[in-house]
Amino acid sequence: MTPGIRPLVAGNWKMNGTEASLGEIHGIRNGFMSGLDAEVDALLCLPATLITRAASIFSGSPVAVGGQDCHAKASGAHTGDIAAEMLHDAGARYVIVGHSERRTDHGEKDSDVHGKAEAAWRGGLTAIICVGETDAERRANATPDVLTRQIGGSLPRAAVASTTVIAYEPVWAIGTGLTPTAEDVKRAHAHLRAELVRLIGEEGNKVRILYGGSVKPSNAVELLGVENVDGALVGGASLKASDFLGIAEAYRKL
Ligand SMILES: O=C[C@H](O)COP(=O)(O)O
Repeated sequence: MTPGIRPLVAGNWKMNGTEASLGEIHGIRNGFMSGLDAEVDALLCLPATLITRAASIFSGSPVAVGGQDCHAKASGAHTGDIAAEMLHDAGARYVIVGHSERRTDHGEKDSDVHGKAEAAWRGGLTAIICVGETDAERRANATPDVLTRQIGGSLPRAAVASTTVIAYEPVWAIGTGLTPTAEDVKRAHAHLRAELVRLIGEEGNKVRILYGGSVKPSNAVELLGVENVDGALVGGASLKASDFLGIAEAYRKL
């Protein structure tokens, strides 16, 4: 946690969810309507097919909706892509950019992520910029260098805290059940905080830095209580309302 920064618990459904999953979205809405919103901001980043329906379910609730990627351009001949403006039109207010699965599956580079973050702002969205080292990089003790390179290349210098979130996601911790130690998370987030301040000045002290990678209700208190951890980006455990709410409930104990 960071004094003065309101935490954000964000879910990322990745390529999961159909009409049959709308019950979980209702469950998340009801959970946050029953007082959890006093502790934490909430967000669900959904496949594009569910954004409009989820925005309607979350209407009047404290839960925001986000997309999982956007194109750098506002429109054009880009089959299969989606613009930030289109996500906003569908009801999204956030978008994830540079998730490691996009970097791996689609060869996205830091310069691409930089363009997508600017596109997010142009479209009226908050950009969640993802960074994180692979297992090989961790074993080579290269984590600080990787984070410096990724944030330096991905973060536009015009970033402001109201529309920028950083997510630290060690690639080896995503979907594996493995997590770094609290001490490792503390070191990585302190490094990212220092880089943010170096890159954008005092504003960097106000930007939320989320931790992502195998966050569950059982480890949420330990991970979310770490200095400079301002929330979570949750994959698998966000698919079930009870698990996602269980993670957010950690803030009642911190
Ligand atoms: O965006 C979310 C992350 O990739 C974490 O996924 P996970 O919670 O399934 O490990």
